[in-house]
Amino acid sequence: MAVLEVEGLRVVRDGVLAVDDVSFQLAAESDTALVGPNGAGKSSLVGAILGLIPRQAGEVRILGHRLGPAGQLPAQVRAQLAFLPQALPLQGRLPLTVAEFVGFGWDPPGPRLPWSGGGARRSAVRSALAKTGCGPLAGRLLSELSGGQLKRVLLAFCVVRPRRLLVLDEAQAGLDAPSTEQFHSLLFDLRRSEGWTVLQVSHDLDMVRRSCDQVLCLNRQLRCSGRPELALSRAQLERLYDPADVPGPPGRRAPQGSPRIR
Ligand SMILES: Nc1ncnc2c1ncn2[C@@H]1O[C@H](COP(=O)(O)OP(=O)(O)OP(=O)(O)O)[C@@H](O)[C@H]1O
Repeated sequence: MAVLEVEGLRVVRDGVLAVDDVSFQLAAESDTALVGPNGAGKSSLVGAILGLIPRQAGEVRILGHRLGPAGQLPAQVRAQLAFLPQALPLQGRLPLTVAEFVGFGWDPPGPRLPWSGGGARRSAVRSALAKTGCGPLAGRLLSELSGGQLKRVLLAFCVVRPRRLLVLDEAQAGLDAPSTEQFHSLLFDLRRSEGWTVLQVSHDLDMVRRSCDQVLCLNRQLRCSGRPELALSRAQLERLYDPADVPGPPGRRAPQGSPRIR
């Protein structure tokens, strides 16, 4: 069974058709990159898949369960998802230590007795911090972390209990080259050891070529998909990032910020 199935997805934001009739599936334990120019609808697609943004048409099934119109999923399915956004806006606003924050990742969705699972929770947090090299950060406040440390802590949050689907929206944004490399190598290792299925929005085509199994090329519609060596061929990229190729109603802004095509 596919971990994620998307069929005929359509998302309109502020009157702009952001995602148009997109269909694809993610096989278990695959690593898929979602690429495309700025404004191509990548974050809108990911937001709709997670039920964070309403969809106007289409079906999303996660682990065989249909996502409700307002993003509803059974709690046991939600418990198996994790999302790493570009930034964590709460970082400087919550006086939480790293260990306390990672503990929230262990808590199952729904009400829970405050004293239940204490020992198991503590040991899961310790193990998650160790797996991600965050042990020395356990007592630090989130607000004291550098961008690279915070990204590792977010991976600890994901790995603190078993999950099936991990969605990342430019999770490496703002990191320098060595930190980006470290983040991706940790993600790659954890994906293998934890059996995660990964969907990651990225502008880093070199990383996508090196580590992903499948690529979805989006410019409002799915323009092509397949293994990186085919989907990221020079000809496909020139079509995907062609500034003249701006689908949609008049007034839709032209995508910009194309990566260097090699
Ligand atoms: N919060 C919002 N409200 C209304 N429209 C939005 C919002 N966010 C994005 N849009 C519009 O939706 C369309 C798709 O944007 P989206 O952010 O999904 O693209 P993207 O491919 O993720 O871009 P980027 O690579 O720049 O992050 C764009 O036309 C954008 O202006």
